[in-house]
Amino acid sequence: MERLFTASFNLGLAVAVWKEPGRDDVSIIIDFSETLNKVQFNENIGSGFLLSPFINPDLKETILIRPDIYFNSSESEIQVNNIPNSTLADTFEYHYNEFTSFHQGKYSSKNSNKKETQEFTNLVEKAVEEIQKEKFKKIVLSRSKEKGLPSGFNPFQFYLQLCQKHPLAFTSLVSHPTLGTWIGATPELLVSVSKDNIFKTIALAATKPATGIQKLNEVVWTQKEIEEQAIVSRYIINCFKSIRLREYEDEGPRTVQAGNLFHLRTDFTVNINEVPFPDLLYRMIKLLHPTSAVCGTPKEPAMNYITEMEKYDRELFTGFLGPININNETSVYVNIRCCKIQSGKVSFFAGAGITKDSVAANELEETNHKMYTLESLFDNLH
Ligand SMILES: C=C(O[C@@H]1C=C(C(=O)O)C=C[C@H]1O)C(=O)O
Repeated sequence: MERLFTASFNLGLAVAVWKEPGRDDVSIIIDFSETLNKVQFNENIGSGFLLSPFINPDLKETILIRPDIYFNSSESEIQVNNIPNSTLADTFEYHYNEFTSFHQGKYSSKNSNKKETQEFTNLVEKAVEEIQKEKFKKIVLSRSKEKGLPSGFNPFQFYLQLCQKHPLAFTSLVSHPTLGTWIGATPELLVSVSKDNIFKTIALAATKPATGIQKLNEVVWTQKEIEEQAIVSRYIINCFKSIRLREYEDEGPRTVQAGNLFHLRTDFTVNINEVPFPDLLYRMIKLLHPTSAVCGTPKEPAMNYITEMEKYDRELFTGFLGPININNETSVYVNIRCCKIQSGKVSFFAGAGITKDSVAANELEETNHKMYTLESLFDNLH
């Protein structure tokens, strides 16, 4: 699989590698088309690996990596669904056989960027004032920080380490000619539909560092954290209500662990066989994205505030990604706990839900903890 990934990466093809939570098998999809594959987001989308940036009005910016090549590590055969033109086929084969190593760079483990963290703190303070003036109920603000890449950094080997470290996350390594290379281990499901037509989504919010040995049922949450997560649950219920779907089941909130952090999570399920919405998956992605776990409530003003006030473009961070209609299953995740690799540098991203009771220094610390999910693995490469 490393050879398949590396050949695609070196040729600048769109490629996605992923592993589902709790499973051992890893899948890869390679798309031979040399253009951006923006898709009409509806039930005729076909199969592949979905990619969406955070800012995606009417989902018109959604990209599908098509399975010209599909391989799952539990099978022996590579599925070739579409043979590229002969020049591309030859160069692909050459790169596949002549495995080359990765770019060189310098890793700096120091990251005392005072200006960037100060800007984030100021931003949170301003947002709290806006919330107290009742402009929003909740807004998720984020930051990004860069470091140099370690020399000889190999994304695929790094990805395998990430899978080992986070067996219960959805891990992915995606490289796209225009969107760059992204690696992540997210705990946040956006939507899934299983083979037997069970739809699922979750409300994930509130964060605590998982230090010391603490049993999940002994974690104590404050009123602020309970309310912050309840806002996300209510947002999901309102999405169901807006299409008059009442036949959902919910379970939670309960404490879950994601790497070095605890969160509160409520699970929602719908048996699609029992409701008049065969296209529930598509409807719900349109309604849910971006959820108030990564954007805010009410959605439009929160979105506008984020695009105006955050000092950088989130790109794929807090967008969504995952396999759609592969082996009759779909699982699309929110792209958090991720990093972007580009020209000798790595960028880390993290956000925190701000409510009227937020304290800026605590929210900054929370984003540091979240970045640590990926950053700690880079620090350990030395
Ligand atoms: C935005 C992130 O995480 C989201 C925000 C959370 C929070 O505000 O407590 C918790 C989980 C995620 O829904 C992130 O990891 O960057």
